[in-house]
Amino acid sequence: MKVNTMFFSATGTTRKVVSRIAEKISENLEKGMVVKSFDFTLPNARKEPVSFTKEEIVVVGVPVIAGRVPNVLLKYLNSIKGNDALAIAVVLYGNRNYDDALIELRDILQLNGFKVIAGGAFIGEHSFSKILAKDRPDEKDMAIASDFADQIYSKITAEADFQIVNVKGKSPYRDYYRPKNLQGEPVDIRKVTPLTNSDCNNCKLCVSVCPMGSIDKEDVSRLIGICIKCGACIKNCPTQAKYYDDEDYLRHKYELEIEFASRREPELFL
Ligand SMILES: Cc1cc2nc3c(=O)[nH]c(=O)nc-3n(C[C@H](O)[C@H](O)[C@H](O)COP(=O)(O)O)c2cc1C
Repeated sequence: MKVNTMFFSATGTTRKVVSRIAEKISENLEKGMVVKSFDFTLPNARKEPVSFTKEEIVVVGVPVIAGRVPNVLLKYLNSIKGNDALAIAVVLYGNRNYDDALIELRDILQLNGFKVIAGGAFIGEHSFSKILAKDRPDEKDMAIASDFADQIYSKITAEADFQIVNVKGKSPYRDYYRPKNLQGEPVDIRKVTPLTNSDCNNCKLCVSVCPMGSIDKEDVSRLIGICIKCGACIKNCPTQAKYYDDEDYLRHKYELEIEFASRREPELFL
């Protein structure tokens, strides 16, 4: 069997976990076998149609956005053809909660012709923060990812007929999680966009890492598309020139950092 990864990963945490799982499964199957990667973080990659065969295993990962699969990815995810390939559904979340993201990803994959045999929810440094789940996935998380891969390998070699894996989450899925203001009323931060300070040296790295292709190449302080607040431009900027000043966004970030500070651990489903 051939092993593949498919992932969207604006700040690299999803890529890290998905790659480890796939590499370890592949190593167990056959030493030296190369894992094929489909990184669909950038807009151009989401223009390519992708399909698999029943001789393939695909480790598919997305970050959790508002407790769900990022809605900007739904169209693309629904265009992938499983053709009975085995799939492992993986979500990365920033230590708040993954709510219904894992069950939603599992269902999307199953509906598109994959046999979803395992699922995992892992923790990654929160896109909004440099302190919430800082530097995760860490060594302990990566060791859990390796063990998870070993268990998946055992399942693949022991079973011939696969049932869809049970994972945590509610169906029908709950609504997208919404931050609240000081008065406890839900706020909409979807329209919030990053600003650029005078430390910007116009290197244009932000243009090349924006998963929505939304930063204007001619004027990097201008947005020409939507911002999903994925953190790619903020965390990759070599001069820390990108930032948010929206009051509701900053309050939400602060609240997350305080309220969800205690460490959560990965959850695995097989
Ligand atoms: C708009 C947005 C909403 C998010 N919502 C959640 C959430 O509901 N729960 C959570 O724990 N983390 C949430 N996160 C954090 C990411 O899921 C987390 O940081 C993930 O590790 C990022 O993956 P990446 O490094 O592959 O981009 C959110 C991030 C963004 C950008």
